Amino acid sequence: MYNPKSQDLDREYFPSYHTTRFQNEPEPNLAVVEHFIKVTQQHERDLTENRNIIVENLRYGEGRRVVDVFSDKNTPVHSPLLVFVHGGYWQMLDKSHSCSIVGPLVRQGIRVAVMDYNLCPAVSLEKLMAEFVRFLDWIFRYAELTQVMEITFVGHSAGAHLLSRILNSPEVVSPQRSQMCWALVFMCGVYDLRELYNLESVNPKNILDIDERKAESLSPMLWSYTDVGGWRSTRIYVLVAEHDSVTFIEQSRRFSEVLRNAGFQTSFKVFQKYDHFDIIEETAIDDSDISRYLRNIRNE
Ligand SMILES: N[C@@H](CC(=O)c1ccccc1NC=O)C(=O)O
Repeated sequence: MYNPKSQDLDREYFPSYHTTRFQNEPEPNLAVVEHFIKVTQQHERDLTENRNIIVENLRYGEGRRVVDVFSDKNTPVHSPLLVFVHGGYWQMLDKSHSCSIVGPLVRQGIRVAVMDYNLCPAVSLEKLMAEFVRFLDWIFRYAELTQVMEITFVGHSAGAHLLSRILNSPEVVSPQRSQMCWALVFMCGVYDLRELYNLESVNPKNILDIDERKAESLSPMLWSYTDVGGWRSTRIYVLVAEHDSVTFIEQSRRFSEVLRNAGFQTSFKVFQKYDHFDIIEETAIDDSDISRYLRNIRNE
């Protein structure tokens, strides 16, 4: 139990119930998600309508497996690359909700990749994770071909869960490749699926296709991390929002402890004032707390 005081796991695992915004709306939880979708899609439109922005539309596999890479004419050839993995409980959202983070970073000379992935139930969560490993192989190859010298990965919510696979994929992430990783940023993620997999709210009709055994094997909190050596120079940031549920905050805290105990250079931070959604929305604003934090990661 991540929140022993809670009687209502569905609530603990539904981030929208924990916002403190939209309290005048009849259903603040619906309003916050609706707002998130609207704002993030507007960020995508702002970006694609901006004539200074250059977009490469790339494909790493069949179906929804596409990547957009953003830069502008001032982006240095050997610029760092930041890769963003969106959330949505592995069953919703796409790259059109993933562009908030792009503008401020491109203005800093960073190339930014936002990726789509096949969603459940078109694929099982197990298959989705396997496809994510193929994506990692693809993006490292892209970096090698384009002579990117360093990569930072950022995952939000279910995207942070997917991203954790990078720490446990020696078949594609060689020590050389892990040394290219400047930082890994895990935002508001879930790392232990044992409580959520049989919640109808999170996993309706078992669209994730998981049972108890898979819930364990797909939980990064429970993995043993043996190939830590190549990650010595990578900084790992586990972030969560103040207005996430106690369960989400505790999952992040405990995941950061698991990683630190395994030998990774890990820090943990609860971002004050933010909820699960505006922590992403505000990545679009150059001088927001979250944008400044992400910028500092680069400059440290
Ligand atoms: N239906 C969920 C939505 C949700 O979980 C979510 C929405 C946007 C981005 C991330 C999310 N959660 C985890 O991946 C909720 O109302 O909290």
